[in-house]
Amino acid sequence: MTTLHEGSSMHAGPTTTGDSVLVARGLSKRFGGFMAVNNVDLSIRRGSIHALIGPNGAGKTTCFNLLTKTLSPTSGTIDFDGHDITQMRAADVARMGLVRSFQISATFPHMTALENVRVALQSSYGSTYRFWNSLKRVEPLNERAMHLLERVGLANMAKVEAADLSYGKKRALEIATTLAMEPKVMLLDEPTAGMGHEDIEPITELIRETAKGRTVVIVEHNLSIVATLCDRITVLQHGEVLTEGTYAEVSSDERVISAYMGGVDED
Ligand SMILES: Nc1ncnc2c1ncn2[C@@H]1O[C@H](COP(=O)(O)OP(=O)(O)OP(=O)(O)O)[C@@H](O)[C@H]1O
Repeated sequence: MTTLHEGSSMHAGPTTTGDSVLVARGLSKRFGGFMAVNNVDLSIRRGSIHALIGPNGAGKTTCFNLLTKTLSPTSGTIDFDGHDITQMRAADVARMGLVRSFQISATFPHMTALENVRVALQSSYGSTYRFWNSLKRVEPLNERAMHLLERVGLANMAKVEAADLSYGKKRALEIATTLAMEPKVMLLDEPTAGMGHEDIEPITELIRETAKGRTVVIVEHNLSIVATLCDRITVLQHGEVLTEGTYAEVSSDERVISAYMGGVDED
């Protein structure tokens, strides 16, 4: 199990522009009588890799689902790139550039890696009819899809069916399909979950590489990945923000240590 003190940030620290691309104010989600997310303020700096961490049941996934518009908040607002997106649909904010990975996932196991990325590209253009268009029109999409496969290290597997890819390569393919949407902000929900040790490093490297020129928000249980990858970390507990800072700051915070110690028994 990873401890809070493993790893160290390879980034210089938070970006200093103060320019936030994604801002949540007073975000809350009630399930029945239970507040899973309670009055959360979040400010994601443009160009940063920002993690949401916290012990089991802290509200990370609920918060993530609110940010990606998979869930509607009970109260609060979300601004993306200067627009109030609180009432918008996930598909519309995805077209604006707020994209969750696996939103358009490799859910076509019997299509090749290339075909999967091509479908994602077609969706990102918002016109499914192109799917049935002539081969001539599909050709530029193939080139773009190949380029994306190259970026995630799958160029030599373009013709392999998604079902036949290893778990780590499937995740890489999912990142390629996400990149097809040209996200300004890419949100990744536990990208290394269920991965063997051998896949974790390449996927971490891939996230670092694809984060260049964009913002990444990540929910991740593996704290050594958070330590090496993330500029900024928000720690949630009982649906509320416990603290926020660099990994060095949050990992030395007594409240965070005790929140995690409390969480160990729940595992
Ligand atoms: N649809 C739902 N209905 C009722 N309660 C829910 C629902 N979704 C989440 N919860 C509750 O909200 C709380 C926060 O859950 P959430 O999944 O957001 O936490 P988490 O930090 O992602 O946890 P984990 O690390 O275990 O994945 C939990 O107590 C959970 O049981």
